[in-house]
Amino acid sequence: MGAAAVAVIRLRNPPVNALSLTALQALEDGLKRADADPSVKAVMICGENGKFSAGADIRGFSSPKRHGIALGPIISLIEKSEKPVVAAIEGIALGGGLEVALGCHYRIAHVKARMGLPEVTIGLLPGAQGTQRLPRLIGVPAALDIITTGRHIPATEALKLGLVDEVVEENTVEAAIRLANKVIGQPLGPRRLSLKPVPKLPNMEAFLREALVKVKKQAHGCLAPELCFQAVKAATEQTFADGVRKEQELFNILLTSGQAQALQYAFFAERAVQKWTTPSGASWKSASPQPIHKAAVIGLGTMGRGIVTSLVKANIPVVALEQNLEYLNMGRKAVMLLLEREAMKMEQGAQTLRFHNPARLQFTVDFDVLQDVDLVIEAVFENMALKKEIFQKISRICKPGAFLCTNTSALNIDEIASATRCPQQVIGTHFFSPAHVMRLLEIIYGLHTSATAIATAMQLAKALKKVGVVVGNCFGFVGNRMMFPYVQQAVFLLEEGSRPEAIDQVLEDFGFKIGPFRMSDLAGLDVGWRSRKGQGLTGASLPPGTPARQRHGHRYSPLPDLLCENGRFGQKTGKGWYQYEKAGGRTAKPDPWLHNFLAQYRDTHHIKTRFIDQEEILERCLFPLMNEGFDILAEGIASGPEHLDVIYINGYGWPKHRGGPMFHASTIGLPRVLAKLQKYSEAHPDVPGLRPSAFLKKLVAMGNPPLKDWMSYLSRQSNKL
Ligand SMILES: CCCCCCCCCCCCC[C@H](O)CC(=O)SCCNC(=O)CCNC(=O)[C@H](O)C(C)(C)COP(=O)(O)OP(=O)(O)OC[C@H]1O[C@@H](n2cnc3c(N)ncnc32)[C@H](O)[C@@H]1OP(=O)(O)O
Ligand SMILES: NC(=O)c1ccc[n+]([C@@H]2O[C@H](COP(=O)([O-])OP(=O)(O)OC[C@H]3O[C@@H](n4cnc5c(N)ncnc54)[C@H](O)[C@@H]3O)[C@@H](O)[C@H]2O)c1
Repeated sequence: MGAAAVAVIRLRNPPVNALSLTALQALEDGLKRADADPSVKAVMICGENGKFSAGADIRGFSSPKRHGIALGPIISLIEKSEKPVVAAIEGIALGGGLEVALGCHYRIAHVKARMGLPEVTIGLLPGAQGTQRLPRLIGVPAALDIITTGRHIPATEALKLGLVDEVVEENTVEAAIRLANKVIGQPLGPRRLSLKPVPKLPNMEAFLREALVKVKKQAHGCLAPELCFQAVKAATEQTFADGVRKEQELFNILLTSGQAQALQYAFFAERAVQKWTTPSGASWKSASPQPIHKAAVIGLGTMGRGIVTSLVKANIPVVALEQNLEYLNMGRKAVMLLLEREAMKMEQGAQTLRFHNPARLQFTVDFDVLQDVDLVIEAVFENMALKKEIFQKISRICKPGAFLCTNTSALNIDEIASATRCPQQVIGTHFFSPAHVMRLLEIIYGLHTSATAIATAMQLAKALKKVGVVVGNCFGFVGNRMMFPYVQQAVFLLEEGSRPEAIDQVLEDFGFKIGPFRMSDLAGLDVGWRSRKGQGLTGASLPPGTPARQRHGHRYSPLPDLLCENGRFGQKTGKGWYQYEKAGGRTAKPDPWLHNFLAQYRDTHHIKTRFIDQEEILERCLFPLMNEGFDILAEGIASGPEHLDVIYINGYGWPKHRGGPMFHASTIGLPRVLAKLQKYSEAHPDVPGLRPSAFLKKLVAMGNPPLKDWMSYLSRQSNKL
């Protein structure tokens, strides 16, 4: 039989062949034409441009036209075909794309292809019969893992699991056509997954019970993983048709849940921030990144060692520099340990060799070694004088054109740049701890930072598999600036009668991975203490007679300072807002000492203790954080609310299924946020963070516009000025 007997259906919807309404219609038409044409003996489905399909068009889920549009019936049509249908999987087959492939009778994949059902990551479940076909093909444990995590499976793993029939290194489409020709006339019954039973497990009930516990634990309040589980469970208990009905029912619950909307917003927000712009007109469109062949990290403390690890993992040669041999040896040991652990996590043990290649990772105390690096990341103590000294030195030593980055958490980028001869090369690259794990890289441009420096930092983020977010220069930048009022309110709530464990619980129930007090114990209370001493808010430089609970006419809580004065730095000392089993311990237990201490403190300062309910805790902590966000937007520090949301999801453990603080504000409704801030501000007039932002007030006055329109109200305002 010649190749002409095989009809080719090519999914075409650039850039990722998402299944839009038009694409679905074309697929259905193609199938029907092939079925009706007697000269066609087999069908091959592939994707345009080396990509099978990224699944359903995610934008379509929020379209009012979505009702009644289904992919499942088209997949049933594929499976029922009396002519063999072969899927040629190149690039990606994700979500609905993989479900199409599961409807085919044979699947052949390129060795570099990736497959998966990532619907869970956008708040959904595979809604085109995937939850019923996959367990029939590869068994319940593997299917459950793929569906509840959404992870991408490389082709080689897919072959081992039996997800694909063949993996090829050559032209996949040609191989699929060959296979289609070969199987013409062979019985298709055994190839129809809907007719197969779900493979039995000796202990299915116990397995499912344990799996549910695990899924719930990892979900942190996100609905989709548990509903994915329920759909797969239905496959083990019901017929294919009933399972599909259950899948539809669960899919519709998720589709109309606010969580799916939030997660899909987060998906597009992460992509939107890649298209950065600055108020001066620099943008991703015109700026080109410079290649980074070699980098350096100065300071191998908590952050430096993680940054070195991240660079090594990205295969970028690194010079790691410390102030003296003692610190260098400590830093070297720590980096080696991190690399060892990372190598163990990776599949190929050979990675270890690469990590240990001395030509690619050099430890030194000699600044002259920095002469030939393309980029330096400074991660020394948070001290302006020290940072300026280092920047002056490196701008002399490094070659012209080298990028000089600082990992400062809050300090002024322009002041640091002023110590150099090349302020256009200076940029903030704010990593988050642990730097080799956390996905966020806040990229801060100063007054003189060049567009090339921004583009290069963004490119670096990508190489490190991080999300870069470009923001302007102000104290604390975006993330930490929004965090200050949040943490401040948490401490004020303690003064007023609450406890660390109560506040943490409310915020963890909201979905934060860790509440503010557990977080503070983890990061070390001494870090903030040092910063407050530096700002003259506490310590020896505080003018005598300063009221204990007031600074510059505003409310101030000395509680964190008092804890530090008592040697309670958090986990590192075994005591902080909680007690730990030992110094360096990780299990936080409520501490009666602290409860007594709080009671005495309230007595001393004549604070009447009151019961504070969950609603107040949540609103007092979250609304000032959002409020600061509105000020940040109004000042032009970030170019849109998506930036703030991406920062909070990837750097501060904000629950992704709530879309980020600004998205959350929009779902609560800005009038309600404003009214509550007004109420709390009236009760606490000495707390500036509770005073509603002028921009928030303006948006409310303009009728609470949708988040995507917020920035237009600012540009109109500035145009008028
Ligand atoms: C009224 C019309 C209705 C239409 C809907 C009809 C379908 C109805 C069927 C319902 C039944 C359910 C079917 C199924 O179970 C549900 C799904 O399939 S949900 C989708 C699942 N797939 C995904 O989650 C994949 C998401 N994409 C990715 O992970 C990545 O984009 C990628 C594919 C791995 C590629 O990564 P990169 O190379 O890094 O590129 P980018 O990420 O920058 O993406 C490039 C560009 O493409 C856009 N894009 C990617 N995937 C989709 C998608 N599925 N839908 C729409 N757009 C997508 C992405 O946003 C980028 O564009 P930009 O934002 O930069 O403009
Ligand atoms: N720790 C965090 O969670 C965190 C998060 C984000 C950003 N940051 C910022 O990162 C920077 C580093 O913080 P850290 O927590 O890693 O500090 P750290 O105290 O753990 O480490 C700082 C390191 O810098 C070294 N150093 C000091 N002077 C030096 C010099 N002249 N030359 C070379 N090395 C020198 C020190 O020996 C030390 O090892 C700070 O600016 C901090 O604000 C910290």
